[in-house]
Amino acid sequence: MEKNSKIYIAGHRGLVGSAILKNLKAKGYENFITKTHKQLDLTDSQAVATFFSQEKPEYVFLAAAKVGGIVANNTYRADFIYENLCIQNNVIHQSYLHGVKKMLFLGSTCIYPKNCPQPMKENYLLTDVLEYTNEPYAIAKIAGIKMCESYNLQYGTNFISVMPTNLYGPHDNFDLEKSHVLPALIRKIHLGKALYNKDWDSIKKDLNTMPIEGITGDSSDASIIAILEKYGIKKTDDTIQLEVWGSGKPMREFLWSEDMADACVFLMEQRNFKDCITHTKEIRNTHINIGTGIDISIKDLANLIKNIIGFQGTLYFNTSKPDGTMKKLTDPSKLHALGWKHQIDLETGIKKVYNWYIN
Ligand SMILES: NC(=O)C1=CN([C@@H]2O[C@H](COP(=O)(O)OP(=O)(O)OC[C@H]3O[C@@H](n4cnc5c(N)ncnc54)[C@H](OP(=O)(O)O)[C@@H]3O)[C@@H](O)[C@H]2O)C=CC1
Ligand SMILES: C[C@H]1O[C@H](OP(=O)(O)OP(=O)(O)OC[C@H]2O[C@@H](n3cnc4c(=O)[nH]c(N)nc43)[C@H](O)[C@@H]2O)[C@@H](O)[C@@H](O)C1=O
Repeated sequence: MEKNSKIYIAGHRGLVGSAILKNLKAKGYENFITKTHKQLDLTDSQAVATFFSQEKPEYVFLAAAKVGGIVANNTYRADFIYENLCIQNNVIHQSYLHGVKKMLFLGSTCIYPKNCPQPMKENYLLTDVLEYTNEPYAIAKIAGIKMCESYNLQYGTNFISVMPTNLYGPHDNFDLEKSHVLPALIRKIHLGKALYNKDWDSIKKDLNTMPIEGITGDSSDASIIAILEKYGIKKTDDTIQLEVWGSGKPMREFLWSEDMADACVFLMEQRNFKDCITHTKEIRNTHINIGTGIDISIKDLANLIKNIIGFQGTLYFNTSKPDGTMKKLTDPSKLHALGWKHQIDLETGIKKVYNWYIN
């Protein structure tokens, strides 16, 4: 990529897309195309075709997708497979038709089998059955990998697919029902601490920024307490009890979103990196893992966030909520061999994102 190359970042307001835009700007790139979901619905094939023929981007980062945590994936199964297939079909196909020089597609580590050997290497793709809770989303992501691979093989395109582990950082989704575990626990524990300390200003500020089911900071104290209880933040006579979904035993690996963005830009800048496009029937180099290679149990994650935020109430585990995959740790050695490694450790990242959240 040249500093004045025309770069389209699909999903530039999201967790990853916003970090990619920030990273590119910091590295001196200056010619961007961005469209919000409202301005360009990427599920609309005609609108995407018109957009590509008018704008003619040279490089594309595909960071737009229907994204959510375990319960959202499990509940809105049709939306997750339909919208993700549409978005990626449209963007990948138009990138081919309009001669995009290089395109990066974001998948996810949920493409690997539910009981995958650990740590997960790239070539474990399609070796066993998937985890049920996010199977539709994972199948859409696998289709995206296979589209990039197939267009590279048939048409000689330069499309690369990256498989990030669980991500977190600024501009994440902090919805208590639909988000991923790390932002959900940050918000729950922040609200739990404020309730414990009777810090109504913090609770009201939070609810005015992100109302829950129509409850804002201006609602009555009783309705605020009732809505928080519904989302697992329970006030008892002497403490606050916070719900953590599942058994607490699943292991997860977390990567700071700005590290993730740096890895994406690093891969787009590799002129001689052919690993994703030199696959054959025998060598299945279709994609590359992006992770830290370090994981933590959900119980330990919850306690780490509790200690960082300084919450003095108690945590309890609700086993009626799904655990999902018990372990999904990436093997990032392929990326390390290219010369990239993450910078931000989990504790530092949680402190940074909590600081971003409260401000
Ligand atoms: N978050 C995570 O832990 C992980 C994410 N990933 C993958 O990384 C990528 C980015 O995820 P993340 O940043 O977390 O997601 P976010 O939900 O934070 O952002 C998604 C972005 O996609 C845009 N978008 C969604 N639907 C459409 C549509 N129909 N048309 C146009 N734009 C749309 C949104 O636009 P707008 O802002 O305008 O609404 C938003 O900017 C995704 O491919 C995801 O699958 C992979 C592994 C883990
Ligand atoms: C990135 C990846 O993310 C999704 O997979 P996931 O890792 O299972 O998602 P998650 O972050 O929502 O949960 C991780 C673990 O944490 C537990 N957990 C505890 N308490 C809360 C909680 O309050 N909220 C959430 N969401 N989970 C909680 C939860 O029960 C689970 O055991 C995919 O669907 C798909 O989107 C994908 O690719």
